[in-house]
Amino acid sequence: MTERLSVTDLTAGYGGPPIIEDISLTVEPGEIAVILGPNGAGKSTLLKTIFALTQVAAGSIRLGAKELVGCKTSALVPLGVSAVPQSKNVFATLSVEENLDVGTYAAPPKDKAATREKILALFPDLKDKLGQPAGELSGGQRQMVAMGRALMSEPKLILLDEPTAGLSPAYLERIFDLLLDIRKTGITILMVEQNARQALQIADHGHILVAGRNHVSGTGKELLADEDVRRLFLGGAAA
Ligand SMILES: Nc1ncnc2c1ncn2[C@@H]1O[C@H](COP(=O)(O)OP(=O)(O)OP(=O)(O)O)[C@@H](O)[C@H]1O
Repeated sequence: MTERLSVTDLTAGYGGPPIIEDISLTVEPGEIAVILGPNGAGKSTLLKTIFALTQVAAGSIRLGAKELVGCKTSALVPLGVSAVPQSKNVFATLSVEENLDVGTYAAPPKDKAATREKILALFPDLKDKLGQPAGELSGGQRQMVAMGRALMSEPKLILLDEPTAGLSPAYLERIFDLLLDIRKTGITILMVEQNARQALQIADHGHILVAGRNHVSGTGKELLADEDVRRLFLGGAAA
């Protein structure tokens, strides 16, 4: 059972001046929402704030009826929130299987073997690599391990920071397809992505941040069709 994510008037930072200010957005259950914007706009800070890794000065973050502001990260995982950071997101010396196991520590699934089977069905590339150190895999495969680990706690909401960063075009397509497969399982996805045009093609909604504030929001289709959005954020005319 997934629940709506509601961020309301959220202001947060790292102890100095706020990095994000008065951010509001909602992500409906089972949707893919993408956060876009220029470098330094505060996109990663917003994800980190939802995952309780910054200092909140004002506002609220709700998953369903539950207020998340004030919860520690370790308490968020059992509440159904999981996250994949942008870099260093696998334990390089641990095997793929051990990496997946790490995802169960904060919120053990009811049936770990069954959950792992479901995840390996999503990421069949990992099936014959379970015993291999994650550090020996390709960038795309490592991203799959990181996503698989985040899914092992059976989250309602998964936060992904640039899941296609540094990947080849072929892997980029694979990761976007995988996000659609994950969405089909009912999990809500909120992600930051640099490949803005492709992300909007699979996203239900997009939110563009500029200088830490909401700039424009809309459905993926609306943002792709908006001339100003295309010119300023998508590198010009439609492909
Ligand atoms: N741990 C930190 N401590 C202090 N300031 C930080 C920290 N992390 C990020 N910042 C600052 O917050 C601002 C926003 O950074 P953030 O990484 O959220 O932007 P972004 O939109 O994700 O950028 P990019 O697209 O380049 O990844 C930047 O000015 C950055 O220097």
